[in-house]
Amino acid sequence: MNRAPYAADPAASRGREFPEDRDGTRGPRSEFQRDRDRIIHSIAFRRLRSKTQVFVAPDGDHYRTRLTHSIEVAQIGRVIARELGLDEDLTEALCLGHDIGHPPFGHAGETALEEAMVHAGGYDHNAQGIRMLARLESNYPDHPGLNLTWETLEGLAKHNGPVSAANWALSDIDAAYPLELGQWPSLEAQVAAVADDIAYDNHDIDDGLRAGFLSLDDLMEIDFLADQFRAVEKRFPHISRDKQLRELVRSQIGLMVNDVLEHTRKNIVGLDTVQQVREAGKQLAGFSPDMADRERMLKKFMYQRLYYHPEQLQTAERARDVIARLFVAYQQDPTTMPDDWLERLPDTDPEKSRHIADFIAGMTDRFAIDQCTRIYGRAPQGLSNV
Ligand SMILES: Nc1nc2c(ncn2[C@H]2C[C@H](O)[C@@H](COP(=O)(O)OP(=O)(O)OP(=O)(O)O)O2)c(=O)[nH]1
Repeated sequence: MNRAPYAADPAASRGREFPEDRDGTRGPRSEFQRDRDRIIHSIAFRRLRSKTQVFVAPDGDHYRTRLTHSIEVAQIGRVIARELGLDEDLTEALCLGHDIGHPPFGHAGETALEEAMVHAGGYDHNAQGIRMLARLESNYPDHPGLNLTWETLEGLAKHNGPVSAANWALSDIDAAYPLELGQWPSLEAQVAAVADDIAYDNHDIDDGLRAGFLSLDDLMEIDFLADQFRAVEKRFPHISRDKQLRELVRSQIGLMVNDVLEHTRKNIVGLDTVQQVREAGKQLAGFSPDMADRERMLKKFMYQRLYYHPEQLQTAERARDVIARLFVAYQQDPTTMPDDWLERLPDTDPEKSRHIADFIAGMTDRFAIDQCTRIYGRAPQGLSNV
């Protein structure tokens, strides 16, 4: 690996929250490789396979789930990291771990948990991801969570930029292991954030077309997509429309990646250390202003046409109802929880509600529906495909 001076260096890691003594079992991996591998082997990561990205319980096998999305983010993140001389393993760990705190049913589930937790400290998926990885996952003999390095926790907490230290989930971990929450994170974390945008901006077009919620005519309303589609048609006049659309998505990913590389390279000229990255006081890795404008326009379009499509809103309403009803059921009759969760249930709020939110947030879509069906005696309407 050709490491740039501003890259995060696993040999200079600030270490792990809990000292580890595993003589003879360490092998050849760097600290960041080990973090990536711990995430891949975690239960929380495996559960992403049955968590909603955009479509709840889609009929086809080809739609993205949170798991396939995370893998696509990691692919894009690694390409950018390698080109910039950053640590690919740390970038990959952050890309693979960035969505682990999503509850069942994506944003609909998150809205329901935000509402349920309004008097108990709130809920957000980024903070929950840290909580899952640093506290709730319990597969190791000598520490809670995965005991990830400071750099990985920092990157997961702040990949979208500085966050408030008052945040309910981060304050606990930050108190034990300060993450410098008010500063920008490493370039590896900033790359993971922009790779997330590049991945979902484009794969959601692909899935929206697949679902029939978007059409070529819709896409042609966006000038830069129309320009690109005409270029694709010119290059590949004889292939099917379907293949031309796939090529459009592919070329759009390439354009965005190249834009990030060019813009970021300009921003990091003269930087010699990762500490300078953190102290720069601004985002360094990301889209150029032009591409950022286009990307905002694309997101606005996707909200109007796909994410808030009437069918999606109806499904989201049903999914929110499942999460809200589960929360009420566990509050009113905790014996409906499995024994291992019941045994650890605190008596009073806000800890009691937080424990219930932890349980629900870790569920897959399928498990949430099963639990709701078991507790209320019938399957929730319109979600039985899960
Ligand atoms: N169906 C549906 N999907 C949504 C909605 N809002 C966002 N999405 C989808 C679009 C993307 O595939 C994905 C983006 O949300 P994420 O939470 O993964 O990324 P975001 O950039 O909001 O936050 P993050 O960087 O992960 O902290 O979720 C919505 O209201 N309905």
